[in-house]
Amino acid sequence: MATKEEQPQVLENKEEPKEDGELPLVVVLRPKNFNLPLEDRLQSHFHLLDPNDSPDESTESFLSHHAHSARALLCVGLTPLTADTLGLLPSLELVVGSSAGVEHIDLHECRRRGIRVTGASAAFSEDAADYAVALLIDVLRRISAVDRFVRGRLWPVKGEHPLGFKLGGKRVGIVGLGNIGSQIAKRLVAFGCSIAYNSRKKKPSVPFPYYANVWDLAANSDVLIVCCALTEDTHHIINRDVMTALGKEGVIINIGRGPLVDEKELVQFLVRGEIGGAGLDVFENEPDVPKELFKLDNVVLSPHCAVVTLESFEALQDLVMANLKAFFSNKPLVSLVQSE
Ligand SMILES: O=CC(=O)O
Repeated sequence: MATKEEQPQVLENKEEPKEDGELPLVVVLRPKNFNLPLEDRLQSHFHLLDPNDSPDESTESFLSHHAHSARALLCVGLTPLTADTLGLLPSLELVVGSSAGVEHIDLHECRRRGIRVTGASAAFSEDAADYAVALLIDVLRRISAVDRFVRGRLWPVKGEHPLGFKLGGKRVGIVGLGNIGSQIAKRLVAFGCSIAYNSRKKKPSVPFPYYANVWDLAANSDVLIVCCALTEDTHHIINRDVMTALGKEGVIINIGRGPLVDEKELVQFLVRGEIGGAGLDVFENEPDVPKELFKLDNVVLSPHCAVVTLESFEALQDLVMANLKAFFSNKPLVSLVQSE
């Protein structure tokens, strides 16, 4: 996940809509059939160049013919933004991302070209953190499992529902203490958990114990919550050795990205009972979910929706507008992920 520490300071919208001819150009890259909820707001301030509006032309041809002078691009969702696509946009100076994770954007190429990139983790962090805690409580207290028990008419005649585990007192290791990880820590401290973390660097202002190595963090935790950015360094950061160190009672919650966890290994550990449970909002090959997990009551499965609330989407729209307006009026960007 992106590691911007600040909360967004959304600029007030005091500008009057301008005539289309004068509006700054903004390229929009979005999945086909994905309508932008903020299209009207954007259109009153920017001239949008959207390849999906020219279905007879390829994206490449559209960008080369119409977007040569565009200085800003809005990348919607997880649409890949590759060096080749960036190469079609010689005047580009800003990429506005609309997701917390920005691994789909070629950050190396952006850095090389001096293109600044903004992300959405500031708009999403509270909801993502709530969801991580919800998954953890669900795994420990078996809420989804007992819901199935009730719906299956197994209550009260056909046996006991499974015994859960207490959240308070658990040692929680957070992998990635950015915006989202910090919000998770804040919530779990209130539940009486102890927190430790791993991230690229120790954070001087953070009171929790730091482990430079995820294996050491796992060996000293009951729960691992994975919410770091997906990079070459963090791919499969939760591997077989880390799962072994976490141990038989250990729980893994992943709200980051599927490939942060070696999913094949995780499935084996869960099936063999070598780990206590898992709460998974993300998977290695979405939307495919390993079928072995469907029958495990100590596993909670979720369709990559940790950040999805009405409020977070409203905050995202404000953040996107604020970044674009700041850029075109030479003000500091609101949620910079990477500067030039
Ligand atoms: O997964 C969601 C996001 O990165 O915003």
